[in-house]
Amino acid sequence: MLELDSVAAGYPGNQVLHDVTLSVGAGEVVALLGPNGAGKTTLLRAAARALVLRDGRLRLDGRDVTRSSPQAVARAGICYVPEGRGIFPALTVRDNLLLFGRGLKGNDAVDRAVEVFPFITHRLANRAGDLSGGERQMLALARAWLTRPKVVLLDEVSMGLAPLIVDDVYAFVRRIAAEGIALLIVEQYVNRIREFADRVHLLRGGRISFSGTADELGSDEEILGHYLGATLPA
Ligand SMILES: Nc1ncnc2c1ncn2[C@@H]1O[C@H](COP(=O)(O)OP(=O)(O)OP(=O)(O)O)[C@@H](O)[C@H]1O
Repeated sequence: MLELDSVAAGYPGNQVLHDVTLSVGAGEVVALLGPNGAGKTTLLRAAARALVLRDGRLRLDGRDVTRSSPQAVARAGICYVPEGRGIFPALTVRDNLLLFGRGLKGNDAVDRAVEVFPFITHRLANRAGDLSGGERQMLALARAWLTRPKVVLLDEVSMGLAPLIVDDVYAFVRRIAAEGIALLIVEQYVNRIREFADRVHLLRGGRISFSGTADELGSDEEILGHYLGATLPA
């Protein structure tokens, strides 16, 4: 489904990603883990083509989209939900849904969102910026799903949310994965990764330093060792 092949990307004067190769299949949840500044957000932005790739290839369903515009990549089915959630705070919840659900008829966008997150029905007239952090995350997920994506890129999906809300968020992640959507998720909570991710990549200094299943990640001490770039003594 989504493939990054030897990708190099970054910002003017700061190449962040080096030779990053990974793939996410239909219905698969792949987690990205790594210390602050490792390049996790940059990797998601490269996968959404929000950054120009300096080297390497980006493919969706085998089609090369390395040089496609971010809009074309979004239309092709790659949906990026940034850490700030990517919604319009000054617009009402209803208008956010209608905006992202363009192409859906009448109230279909609202109905689909309410079906997955029932609380939305009571918040339609509220400004999105007035929602709680958890509600904003759910609105962002609902609007991502409205676009009928093939791939969803989620940054820091559970950051700052209460554990019960994170449960709801991950129940939704599981649901859309079961529908065949490919998910690439930046997540700091290793326990959530163990619970939900089919595969994990650990980024350090813009390079992948570990790839494997959540079980293969090992103990928390071993993960810390990956973070520090050293094997800790037993
Ligand atoms: N817009 C930007 N312009 C220039 N450099 C940037 C920009 N955004 C990020 N960087 C730099 O790129 C590097 C990787 O940042 P990135 O946000 O991808 O890391 P991260 O792993 O997501 O970190 P965090 O866990 O703190 O969000 C850092 O050195 C950061 O300072």
